[in-house]
Amino acid sequence: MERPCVRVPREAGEETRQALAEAGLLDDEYEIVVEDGALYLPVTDREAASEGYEVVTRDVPVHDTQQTPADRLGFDPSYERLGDVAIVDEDDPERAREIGDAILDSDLPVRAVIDRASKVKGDLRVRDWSVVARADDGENDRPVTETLHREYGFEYLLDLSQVYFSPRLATERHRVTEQVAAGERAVDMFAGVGPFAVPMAARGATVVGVDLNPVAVEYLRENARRNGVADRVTAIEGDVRDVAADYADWADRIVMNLPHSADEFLDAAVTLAADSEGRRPSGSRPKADDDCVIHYYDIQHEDDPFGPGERAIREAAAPAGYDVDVLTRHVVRSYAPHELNVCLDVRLSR
Ligand SMILES: C[S@@+](CC[C@H](N)C(=O)[O-])C[C@H]1O[C@@H](n2cnc3c(N)ncnc32)[C@H](O)[C@@H]1O
Repeated sequence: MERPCVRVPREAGEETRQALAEAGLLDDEYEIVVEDGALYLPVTDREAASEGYEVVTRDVPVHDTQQTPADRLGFDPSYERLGDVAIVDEDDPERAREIGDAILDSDLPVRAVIDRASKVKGDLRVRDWSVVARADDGENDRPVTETLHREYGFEYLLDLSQVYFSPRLATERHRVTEQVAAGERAVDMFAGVGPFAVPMAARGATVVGVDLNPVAVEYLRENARRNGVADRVTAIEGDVRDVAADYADWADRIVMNLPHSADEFLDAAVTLAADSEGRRPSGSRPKADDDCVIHYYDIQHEDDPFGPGERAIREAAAPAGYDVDVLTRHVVRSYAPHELNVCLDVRLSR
């Protein structure tokens, strides 16, 4: 079957296989192929894999021993996996159920199949789901939408019906969190269940993660514990605009992953970096310097995806006397026709 595959020299095979598996990108329905000194590793997400690797399309055999959803359906259905939950996006409930049953009947380690029932909505960015197939009869206490997802070697427990989470941002989160150095102080202004906060803390940063959603904050605490970084993550429930003054003049790094409305939170970000009166939380050491790096996510038209964000950041930073250097202008993914999800990495300094 034709599948997107990462092509690497044979010597880099095992290292790449592990990295792709940790990122949740290895497609274990298909076999890895060796040919002419190269290894072809089937992947689940071409776009995410092409961030770090060469991706080609080629024929790869289905694992002999594995029964796949396509075996029963006669076509290859489109779905995503998050832990032991499979996610489909079907308009026709009959077709969704047929695909759901085929996924459960296959050899995939899937416990439930759910279908997107609404767009992501409201401040909490949560969507509705309908359950189209489930392996258990619902007698245990665990919500059918709760799952344990692995990403770059970390594990996240989360309930998709109560919190925002997108596995498609794994490579982007890795790009950002790899920049963190031990000893930094980082604020994740919209932390969700912790996929930025936990890896930043694992690199030795002291992290404050804020979220409006109380359920997400509970999962953030749980995920910090599960990944052994609870001592370096402070999880705070609330509107980050109300929390910012408590951490004024504190942050070396800030993540702003609320792409539709991040501009409304730039004043709070500048307060966290260094407010104009230079206040700091009592007992906290002064920053080594006045610099702060901000990772600012935005969704804009493809004609000028970075301009509006850059202008908004400069406008917010000027009253505090900051110069703004743009370190990276990065397209994360296309969001809708002619709209891009982008990230600006900027350094504020004065
Ligand atoms: C797009 S999600 C990002 C979550 C996380 N960073 C991730 O990558 O999975 C945005 C998060 O911001 C939270 N949020 C929205 N408005 C907020 C506010 N005013 N203060 C703090 N958090 C907020 C939502 O509850 C949601 O969890």
